[in-house]
Amino acid sequence: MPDNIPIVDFAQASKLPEIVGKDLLQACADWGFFYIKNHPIPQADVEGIFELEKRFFAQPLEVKNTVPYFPPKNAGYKPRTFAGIDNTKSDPREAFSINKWPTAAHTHASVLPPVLHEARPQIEAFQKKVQALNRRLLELIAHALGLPRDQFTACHSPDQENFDNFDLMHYPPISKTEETPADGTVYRISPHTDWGSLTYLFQQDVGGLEVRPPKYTSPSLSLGAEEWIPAPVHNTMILVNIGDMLEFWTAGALKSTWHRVVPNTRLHGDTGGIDRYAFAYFVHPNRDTVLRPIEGMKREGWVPRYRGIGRTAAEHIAARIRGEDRIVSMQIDADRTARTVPMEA
Ligand SMILES: O=C(O)CCC(=O)C(=O)O
Ligand SMILES: [Fe+2]
Repeated sequence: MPDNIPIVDFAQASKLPEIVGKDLLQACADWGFFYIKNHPIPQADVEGIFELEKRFFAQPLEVKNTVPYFPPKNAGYKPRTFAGIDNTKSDPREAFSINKWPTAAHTHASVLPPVLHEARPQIEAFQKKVQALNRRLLELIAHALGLPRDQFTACHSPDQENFDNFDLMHYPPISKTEETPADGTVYRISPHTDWGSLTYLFQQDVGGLEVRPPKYTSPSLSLGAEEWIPAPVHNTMILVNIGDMLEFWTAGALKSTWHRVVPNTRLHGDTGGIDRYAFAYFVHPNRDTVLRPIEGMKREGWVPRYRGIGRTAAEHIAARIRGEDRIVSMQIDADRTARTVPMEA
């Protein structure tokens, strides 16, 4: 198993799908995280979204908050003061979550704050490009698993409303003092696994994301005893990770890996903190998709983290938005309990 998050070259995905599928499967099984290089999303489009989110977040709080976070849709603006799901602390970041627009009617109907409102065509085009790439990845992974090619795409219909989320994220600079409060370390996002099927993360220049290496096989965390490895920034690559639902369907053959974002002075030196911008497209299945391991998938030794089995994706997401249903108790060293209570994001 490689020591670092694998890089999968997508250039040959059409000509040599078997090879690329095998590489993807290996990366999903070993790490649950991988970069894709030579992917089909033009770099100018990626940079366009970074430019858009920088303009959006530069606005006054009251402007951004004209469309506040609305839990039933898991969408809207979450200010920096937004309480984490555990309700004990907030992660020092702001984000705007946009639901999937399956039809032109959804695109027009969605209520957006200034700057994003005018950028609807750009956002819609970008969503569609990620969705198209996602369909190719889901087919390649299904085939590499020995399943019908449409095993996963059949329950990821582009024309249905679901919990897909396009998240714009801003991690404002935090001072050295804020970064190391007397009672412990803060995270920019506390350790969590992603809720859906797959996540496509776009980073630019500034890092901070860390991944829990796969050698730690326990489904729960022991923070003091584990090392986390930084996920380096590759501006032209997409960082993809497996979410809980793909882990459910494959009974753990594909890993939904723990990750977190740490303050960036740890990675970029004592600069007093730098703004970090990132954005991600969180892919979810259709709402009525049942979470149950697919016939024949490996089950041995797999411990699901959440009580999702047998429920629909919609029921499962509703429970996670409410912060319920963790099965595995968190084994956090006593000295860190007060500082960081892991949350789901
Ligand atoms: O900002 C990042 O690098 C990761 C964000 C993340 O893990 C999340 O929003 O679920
Ligand atoms: Fe995440």
